[in-house]
Amino acid sequence: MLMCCQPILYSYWRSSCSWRVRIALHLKEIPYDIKPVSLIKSGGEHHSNEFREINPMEQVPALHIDGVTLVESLNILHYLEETRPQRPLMPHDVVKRAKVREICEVIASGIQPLQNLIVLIHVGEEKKNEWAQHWISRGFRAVEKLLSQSAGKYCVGDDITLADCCLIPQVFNARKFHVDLRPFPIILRIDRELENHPAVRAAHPSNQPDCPPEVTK
Ligand SMILES: O=C(O)/C=C\C(=O)CC(=O)CC(=O)O
Repeated sequence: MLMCCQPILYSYWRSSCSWRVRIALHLKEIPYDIKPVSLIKSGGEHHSNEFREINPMEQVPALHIDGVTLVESLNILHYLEETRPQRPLMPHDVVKRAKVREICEVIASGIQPLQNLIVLIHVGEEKKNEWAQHWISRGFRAVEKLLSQSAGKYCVGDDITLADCCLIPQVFNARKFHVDLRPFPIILRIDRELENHPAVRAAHPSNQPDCPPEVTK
């Protein structure tokens, strides 16, 4: 059996950063196994001693691939791009490449960490929705502006790139926190464009083995 040699993705169904990597794995048609890590069960399995050995930052995703374990979703995305050039997710043009990285960074550094579970726990139940809405809206105002200059059918031009792998899960999170998305027509258009793409669907939280059955109803 070749199963032992497939990449293993440490993933949580609703984690937007895990979802970024799942989209890229599906787009590139790389078979992989999922090892679910619950961010909820027992105070969070990502805080266990066992998982800390996999990722000292105590976050998902982590990807075991080619005999190494990689952490940080953007790092993983770029590794996949460098080692699996099939179905490229970066443009050839250097300026377009920079534009892809720009959108990825705004989302991965400027939005997602501020609405991450560890931050929301610290902010507290009462304030967490307003907090998440504030930071996602602020970041989306920048993303919308950047997209107005870079987007074609997708975030940068007419091909799916790593920027789209980051955008789609962040839109899902925005909806989870009831962010008003009406001021972001380009973000909404790209989300609609991709919501039924087979790779995005396969990677969607509701299609994950650790998605609770009541959610998929
Ligand atoms: O509500 C839950 O089930 C708990 C955690 C998450 O979804 C994941 C995050 O907080 C990080 C993220 O996706 O941005």
